[in-house]
Amino acid sequence: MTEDMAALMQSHLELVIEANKTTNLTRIDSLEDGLLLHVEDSLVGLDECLSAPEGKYADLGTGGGFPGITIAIATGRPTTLVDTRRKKTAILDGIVEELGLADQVSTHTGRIEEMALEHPKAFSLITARALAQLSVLLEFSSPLLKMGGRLVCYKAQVSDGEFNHALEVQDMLGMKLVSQRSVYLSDGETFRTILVFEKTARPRIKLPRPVSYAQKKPL
Ligand SMILES: C[S@@+](CC[C@H](N)C(=O)[O-])C[C@H]1O[C@@H](n2cnc3c(N)ncnc32)[C@H](O)[C@@H]1O
Repeated sequence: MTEDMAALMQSHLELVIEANKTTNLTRIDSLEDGLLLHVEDSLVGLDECLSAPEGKYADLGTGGGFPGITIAIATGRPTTLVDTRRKKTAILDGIVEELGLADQVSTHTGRIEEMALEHPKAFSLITARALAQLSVLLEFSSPLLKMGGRLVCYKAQVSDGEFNHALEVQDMLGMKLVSQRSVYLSDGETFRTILVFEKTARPRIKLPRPVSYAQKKPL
């Protein structure tokens, strides 16, 4: 990663902290905490993101643009930041413009479930951090991913129940676990797990299911 990229990532964080004074984007309000818990944390999955096939990238439930903007800067991929809250995507549009990334990064306002109707099989790489349990992330991502595309999940804790349920539903969704890795951030305390799933087959059920089914009527 170049110094310019690192500077751009820090500028993104500073703009989020500034915007956070008026709109709730993140509970983190200091540069020091943000460098660790947003920027460094977003970069934990960079190797996995670089391993995905070339093509478009989407960050689902992007909030303040983490890991989406960080990974966009580090990979140079055409990027879509997805969030259902227009207040958040409007702020991100301004931040992207100010960072000079408007040719590469855009936002999509709306529910992830509905996005798959407009952009089926459009993406080679998807990330999600602090969005939902693994089986829901698989259900959200499968109709959006090209064959061979990858879902990179950023997780703090994965219970055995959550992990095993994802393995139970992955075949039905045409997805397959390809890697799993845990690390501590540089504070030596914050534990992160990166799980990668690949789209390997057509899903055996019709996707996307109606809005809210993934969370309210889980598979
Ligand atoms: C807890 S925040 C995480 C934000 C960011 N990924 C991070 O880790 O800092 C979850 C975000 O997902 C968005 N979200 C939740 N469900 C969604 C859905 N079905 N479609 C689109 N966005 C959704 C929320 O509006 C919120 O901004």
